[in-house]
Amino acid sequence: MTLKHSLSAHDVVADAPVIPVIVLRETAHAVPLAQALVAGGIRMLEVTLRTPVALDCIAAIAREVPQAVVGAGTVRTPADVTSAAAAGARFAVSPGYCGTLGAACREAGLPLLPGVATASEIMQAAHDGHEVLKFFPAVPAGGAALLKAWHGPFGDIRFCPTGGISAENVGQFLALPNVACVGGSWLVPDDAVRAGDWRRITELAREASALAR
Ligand SMILES: O=C(O)C(=O)C[C@H](O)[C@H](O)COP(=O)(O)O
Repeated sequence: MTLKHSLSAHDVVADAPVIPVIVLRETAHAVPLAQALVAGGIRMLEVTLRTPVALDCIAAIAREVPQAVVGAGTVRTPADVTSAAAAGARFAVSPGYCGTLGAACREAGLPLLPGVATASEIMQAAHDGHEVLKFFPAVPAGGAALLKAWHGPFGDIRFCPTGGISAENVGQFLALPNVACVGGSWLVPDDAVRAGDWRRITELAREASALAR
């Protein structure tokens, strides 16, 4: 798929079956990790704003890995949106949703995957124009059974379930008609990142990008 200059939330979830949820503790890891994921066929990358170096990592990937599309995860406030956009993030993912966050993303021109876990949160996000939502934390909150139940009343909404998804259970999520893709940290194991084992990460990305949906 050729990516347009301006992305939509639909583009973010359509690119690959899995969006890797990335936690980086060293800026030097950002570029080789992004290159390893791209080599395995995964280029939509969510770097969580959970560590002090996260913004520097986003900036490094945006600058040095043009084949990747880097987004910011754990976006919780309008200030997070502003700093993520300034660092070069092309999309945002939040664990939950409020209208202020949606407005800040619109203003910054960043597509948002807002986190939801209840019917009321889906209705709030949909009311504000969001049709592609992150379902978080997917497994603890009800997993595939909850997604099936939502498909009736919210048949027009597409989800990116995230939280507790692994190579073992990913298939049951990708098989659902209202799942566009999933998010997960399993293809970026902490020990592999610390050891600089980029080959292992490319292999995990290759397996993830080959999953059927
Ligand atoms: O930081 C965020 O914004 C989050 O929402 C949390 C992440 O999406 C999950 O921690 C990923 O879940 P695992 O794949 O089970 O590790």
